[in-house]
Amino acid sequence: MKVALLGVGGCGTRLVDQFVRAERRTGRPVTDGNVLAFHTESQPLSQTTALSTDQHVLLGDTHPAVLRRDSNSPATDSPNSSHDSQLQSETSTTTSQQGTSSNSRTRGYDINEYGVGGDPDVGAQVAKADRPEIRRALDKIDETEVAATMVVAGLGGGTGAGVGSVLLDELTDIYETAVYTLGVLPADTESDQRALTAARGLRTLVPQAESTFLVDNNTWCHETDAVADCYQSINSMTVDRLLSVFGAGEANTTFESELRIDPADISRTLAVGGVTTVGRATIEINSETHGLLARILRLLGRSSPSGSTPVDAAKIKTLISRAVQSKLTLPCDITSADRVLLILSGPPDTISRKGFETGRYLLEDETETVEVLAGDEPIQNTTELTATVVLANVTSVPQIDQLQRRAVVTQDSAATTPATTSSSPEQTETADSVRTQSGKSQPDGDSHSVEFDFDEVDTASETTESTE
Ligand SMILES: Nc1nc2c(ncn2[C@@H]2O[C@H](COP(=O)(O)OP(=O)(O)OP(=O)(O)O)[C@@H](O)[C@H]2O)c(=O)[nH]1
Repeated sequence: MKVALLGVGGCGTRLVDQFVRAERRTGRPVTDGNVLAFHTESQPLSQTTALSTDQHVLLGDTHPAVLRRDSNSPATDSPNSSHDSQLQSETSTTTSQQGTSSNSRTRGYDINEYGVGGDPDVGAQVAKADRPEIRRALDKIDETEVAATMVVAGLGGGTGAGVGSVLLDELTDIYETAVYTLGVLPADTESDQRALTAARGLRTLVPQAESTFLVDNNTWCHETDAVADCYQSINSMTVDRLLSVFGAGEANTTFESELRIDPADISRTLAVGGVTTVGRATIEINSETHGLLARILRLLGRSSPSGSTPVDAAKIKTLISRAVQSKLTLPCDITSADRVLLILSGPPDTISRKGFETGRYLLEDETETVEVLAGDEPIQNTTELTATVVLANVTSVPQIDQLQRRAVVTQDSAATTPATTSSSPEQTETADSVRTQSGKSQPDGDSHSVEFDFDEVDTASETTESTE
């Protein structure tokens, strides 16, 4: 399925850059060059390796609240060095005021001292002021070539959540095709401000996007590791899974498969809206069966045209079970999913119809979902068989509950602190529960069903309306 990718902020920029490298490496042209990276800081853009300068969109150039790095400033935005800067600023008791006239830098958001300083309200203001620049950049995306667009951002980021919400707004206004988001949730070790920003980001993005893929930094980073030290491995995992979903069916292959994944099945799965999470598992196919024996069978004229022999149905069933029980991009109760998509990628003809059907029944059973769509992706020259499982509109997600609780506490304490002046009346309410869950929604065609109630947390765009 062809998808345009729009990275926002440091996290989004790194992820789309890595995605483009991976699609080139694996020969699955998903974006066809329809990629942009938006940031309020130039350095992370200049550190991309797969994007051209034409694909960089620097926002807030003249905005008084955006702090620019001067030429003597140290480089801080590679994954590891940004961690150093982040730690410095997060543990610092003094607030950097270098050359900025904005009050935002006194509001406790100084996570990264450059760009919008971690403040999503400033991020949203900057994006709104730069709408013409954003529209000009979006003209470079050929909407007729892609079936969907995806906004990719770290939801705890001032640029990611703030600019991301305005960009999403713009896209849903002008595009007729589906607009998805991929959001990264902050780890528990990150600041409360990151958690609050991410909770507000969720509230804005989830109802607006056709589907929101989430990746949880906390789940994918060992407690002992600094989160920035995990970026590289989390990004690789994320890109591999995204590519397994959207890249399936995009590689050039001469092999036909009657089970081949249909892009319409991907759209249909995601059309239920809400939060999406992805699991994956891989097995090495016995090289004897798929090497020597396959060659003998071929010589005897007893194998398929591709030379592969089908993998045992029981083995495929085990693989699929491992995928759905694997560490998901965002852990959840898998029985809360509304629709499920299974993609089996491997050597052509290795997946028998029987294996497929067995796997599909298993998923129906384990996820208690009747809507399981499935397809395969024939890949030549591989000895691996991979099962990717997409769980759409999951509603029972402990990490979101926890993030919401943390956000409400942070918001409440900010509202009762005299130095914080920007709280709205709702921000002073204390909530025992910040999310309601009404069980599974009824899939009703293509409407966006959203089970999470983020009403206790303000969105960046709401707060910004009053400051405009
Ligand atoms: N998995 C992953 N998470 C990242 C990466 N970079 C940043 N994050 C997380 O994303 C969130 C936002 O960080 P950034 O993307 O650097 O922030 P930003 O959107 O550029 O905006 P500022 O907060 O103003 O710096 C934080 O929770 C980070 O931990 C990355 O490369 N991979």
